Amino acid sequence: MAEASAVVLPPPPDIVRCASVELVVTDLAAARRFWVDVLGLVVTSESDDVIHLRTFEEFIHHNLVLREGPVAAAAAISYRVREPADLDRAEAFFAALGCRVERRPDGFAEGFGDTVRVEDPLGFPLELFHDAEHVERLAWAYDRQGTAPLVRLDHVNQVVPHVPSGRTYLEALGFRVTEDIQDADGVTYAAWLRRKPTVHDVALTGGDGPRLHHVAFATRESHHVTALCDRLGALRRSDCIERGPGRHGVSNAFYLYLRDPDGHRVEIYTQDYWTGDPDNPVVTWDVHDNQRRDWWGNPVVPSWYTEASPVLDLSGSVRPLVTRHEAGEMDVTIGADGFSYTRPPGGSGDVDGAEGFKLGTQL
Ligand SMILES: O=C1C=CC(S(=O)(=O)O)=CC1(O)O
Ligand SMILES: [Fe+2]
Repeated sequence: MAEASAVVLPPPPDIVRCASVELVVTDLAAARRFWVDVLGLVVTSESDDVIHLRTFEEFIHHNLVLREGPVAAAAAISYRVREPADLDRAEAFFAALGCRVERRPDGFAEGFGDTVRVEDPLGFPLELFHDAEHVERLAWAYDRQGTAPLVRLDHVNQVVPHVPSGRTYLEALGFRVTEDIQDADGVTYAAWLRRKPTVHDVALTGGDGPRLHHVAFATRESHHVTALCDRLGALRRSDCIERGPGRHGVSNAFYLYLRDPDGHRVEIYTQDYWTGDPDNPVVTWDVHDNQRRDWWGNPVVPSWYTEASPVLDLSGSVRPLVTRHEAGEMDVTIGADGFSYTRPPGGSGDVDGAEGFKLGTQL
């Protein structure tokens, strides 16, 4: 497979947004109880082995496919493109990169039309589509919206061994970086890239990959996130809370991370910011800034750095992992952020110039 920076590429498809994810789950009934009964996603259609779900502001057929299978994994990450001709562009673009490309005029999933599926340069099962069945948009159906209405799919987060080469490929595909995490030696630990005018459609987290770190659904307000935590407590399902609730440094969003019965991670996310101006400034965080991942300085639990879902190739086999050779974020911040600074060294901290470290016993 060619490096995106090493070949002259044809014009990329015009990607509008990240629109759907297909997850393989080992117990469809248990997954339904989590994604529908607890989180409140709307069932567009369901059968014995597959459920198509959507969010309340969505008008195309689905934002999430749960398909029962033997191994929990991510089977597709789907982006909507602007026009049908973008599928021809997608075929040519990924063929020029030497990727495995398949196209189905009737789609790979119910409710989507002509679709191109690719084993992309990062090893992820990428799906590009335009035509999609329109279904009822339930944005005003407040009588059906529960504790924390999930209103749209916001982004995916992908674990990759080398973030800079992932950034180069995605920039060739038309994405733009909005934020990243680096160290003084220029190692990049994570990056956030967008097509839609918010912080990201896709984030790259450095680690052994390809793996899907999470899919994120947006809710409207931060109080919906805390209300979901209260609901999980009442349901005695607080064990599915992995990280948060909290306020991110990167993205400035309010967040909560949950794990579904198969361990697939989902983020409930709200209130990031506009990035649609052509001169939107990139925000770069120091990996030792303890407020980068949680603005209040709360530590990141180790499993958030180490665990993620495997991904499938176009034949349905689990992709083998490529090892990350650069430093790992959890390593360089000594455990789960317990010893990074809150005030930059020699910075303008308002407390006797001290760098500021967490007190007490940290994770
Ligand atoms: O969506 C996100 C926004 C910010 C962060 S971070 O933990 O603040 O870096 C993680 C995240 O990628 O899930
Ligand atoms: Fe996220």
